[in-house]
Amino acid sequence: MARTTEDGTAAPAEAPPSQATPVEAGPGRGFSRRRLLGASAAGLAGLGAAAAGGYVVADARSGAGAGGGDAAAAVPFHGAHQAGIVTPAQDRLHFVSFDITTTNRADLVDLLREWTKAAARMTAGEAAGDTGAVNGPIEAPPEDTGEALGLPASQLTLTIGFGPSMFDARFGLAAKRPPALVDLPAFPGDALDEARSGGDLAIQACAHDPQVAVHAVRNLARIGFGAVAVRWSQLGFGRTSSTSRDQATPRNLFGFKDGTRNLKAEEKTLLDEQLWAAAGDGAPWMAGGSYLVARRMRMHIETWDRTPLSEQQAIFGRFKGSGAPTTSENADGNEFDDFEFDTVTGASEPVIALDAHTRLAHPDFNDGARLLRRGYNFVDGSDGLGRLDAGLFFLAYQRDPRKQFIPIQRNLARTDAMNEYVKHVGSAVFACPPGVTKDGYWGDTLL
Ligand SMILES: C=CC1=C(C)c2cc3[nH]c(cc4nc(cc5[nH]c(cc1n2)c(C)c5CCC(=O)O)C(CCC(=O)O)=C4C)c(C)c3C=C
Ligand SMILES: [Fe+2]
Repeated sequence: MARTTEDGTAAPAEAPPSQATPVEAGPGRGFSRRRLLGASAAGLAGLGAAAAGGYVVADARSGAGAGGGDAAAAVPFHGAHQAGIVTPAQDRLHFVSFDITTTNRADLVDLLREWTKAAARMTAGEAAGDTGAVNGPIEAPPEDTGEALGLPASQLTLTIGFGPSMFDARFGLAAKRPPALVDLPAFPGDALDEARSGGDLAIQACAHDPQVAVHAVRNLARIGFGAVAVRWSQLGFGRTSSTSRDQATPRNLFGFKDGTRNLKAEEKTLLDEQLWAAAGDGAPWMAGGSYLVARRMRMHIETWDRTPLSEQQAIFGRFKGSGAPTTSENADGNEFDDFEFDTVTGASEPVIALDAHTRLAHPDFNDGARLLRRGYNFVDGSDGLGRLDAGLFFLAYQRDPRKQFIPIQRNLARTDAMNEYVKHVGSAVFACPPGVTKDGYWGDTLL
């Protein structure tokens, strides 16, 4: 990794030569992470060895190099939809939910403008502010915290969402609350912790490098000081879904392929039907946006690990190795085979059990409802009782939670065989506005 000295030049340290190319700080612009990347990328062209050695984030299991493109590259920030929804899911997550502490609408608009500028810069691989970490006045706190100096954009995406509580009396937004932005109902078995739930605003930071995602959230929180306070946050270390057909299907902490039948970026007609809010949906400012449900789901992995393979497979109606439905010809079948829910065993029992997770979540049993899942594995240490505090941070985007997440979760909460092994401990819902134009800011269609 290249580092910079106080005058903004890269110090070689233990970095490979390609990453150590000195980069000058431009007049008035300070240190640019992107320019360093440009120099590094040129060096890398002749340095297959560095990549082969794994210096560039190149996890074969992640989106990078397996359909996610160049793991170091930048994802465009501006566009019709926010990045970070259908963008091929990166391998790392830092999700943060904020309470708004100001009651002044103008302050909120200022914050969103400032955040948008910083987000556009950081997703391009640049420092959060113009003068960066080391080129501002020595008497002032730097405009960037510095831990991403020398790191490439790493496909960082930053996606903002507004919680139901933002539409209370404080900012005069009540009349603009989208009908689809409902408070989620209580589901049987919920064990929600208020301290890990809700929030006025949320930011999803995804990247192929955890340091880049954490850096982005940290800088947005720093910029928001005095206007917002972090309510809760969650780190995720391995994507549990593919959002593009080019990506290999990853595995969750139960060891199963997850995301096989996810909505994918290439399914444009389905995305318009199931993912993107439309002007006629009751909140014209949300057209091109989407609704995000976040659930922190603790997984009792120690109990799971003592469960026979046959039972594990019955819970998902899929073979653990290949991910194929258990109605496929054999265990080495294709994960993309269709389920045959009517197939019965010799004893006239359905092969895909009536309480199998995939049957209960399937569109055939949910009025055609689909989700774009974008969750991550987490392990947050242990719980003091000899168990890992591990699970899945479930993230699902959709056009209308009333027709999608809520009915599906009602189905699952009632009879899902997986319930014995999971507990919902955190919950939140957010309206994620459409993408930002070059002159616009996050939420400008609302505010
Ligand atoms: C309310 C929605 C869902 C929650 C909550 C949920 C939690 C959850 N799921 C798994 C593991 C798997 N889920 C799979 C498929 C699947 N899950 C949901 C919805 C929720 N899951 C849907 C809509 C689907 C797709 C159904 C279909 O169309 O067939 C699978 C199978 C592979 C796949 O298709 O993705 C697995 C495995 C866990 C571990 C979990 C919470 C801890
Ligand atoms: Fe699922």
